[in-house]
Amino acid sequence: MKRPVFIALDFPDAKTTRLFLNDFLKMADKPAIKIGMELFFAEGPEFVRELRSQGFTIFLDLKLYDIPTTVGHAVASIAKLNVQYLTVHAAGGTKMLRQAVANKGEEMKLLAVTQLTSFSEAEMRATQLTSSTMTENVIHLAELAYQSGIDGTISAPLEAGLIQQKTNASFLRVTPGIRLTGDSTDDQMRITTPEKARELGATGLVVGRSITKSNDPVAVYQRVLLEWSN
Ligand SMILES: O=C(O)c1cc(=O)[nH]c(=O)n1[C@@H]1O[C@H](COP(=O)(O)O)[C@@H](O)[C@H]1O
Repeated sequence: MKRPVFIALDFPDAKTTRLFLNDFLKMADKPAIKIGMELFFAEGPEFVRELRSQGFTIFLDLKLYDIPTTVGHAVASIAKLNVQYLTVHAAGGTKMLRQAVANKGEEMKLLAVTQLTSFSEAEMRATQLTSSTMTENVIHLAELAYQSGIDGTISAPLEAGLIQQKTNASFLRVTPGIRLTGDSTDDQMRITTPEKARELGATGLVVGRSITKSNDPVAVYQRVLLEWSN
């Protein structure tokens, strides 16, 4: 999958998720899906295996952040699920990131979360006791991840172009914080449209509520794909 659009399946249980995916299952080109903490903690690895066996490309978004040994062992366990993408926090530092890379196996790509798209610059500064700008901070974490052998970053689209300049063209730049024009921003602070994300240099999108909360998720997904690929 070259420039994936991941649908964030932020649902409480397998039943709701299966119902939502019904129409997508019929598609010849099945969407890539993101399983986050809410669904994974409710249903566990077995449900991941079920969705994997249905042919979905899977991004397991567990945002690992712990001491290097613990993260390394967790990544080794997750690699057995044969998912294609997994998140870790870049802030875990070089040793943790390298340990994750060492244990990920051949197939799985690791994406490092830089600064959450729900953070404004002011909140980031207050929380992390830093005087750096959001851009400086994101670029620093992206470079750390790149130098540690990570496959790509999660950042807001606004930072994707600069990340490309500081890394290389094949370093993945996956961006949540995506909204179609007119959508509610919810808890996101750094958002853009799929089209703008493409112009800014994103290589992949994560889209949740714009699709999952709409009355016609397949139609909205297709609209996202169109804006993204035009
Ligand atoms: O790692 C992520 O996917 C992630 C990182 C980040 O900085 N911001 C962010 O929103 N996400 C995830 O992307 C999805 C965004 O969902 P929506 O805001 O509904 O489109 C959620 O599943 C978040 O967990």
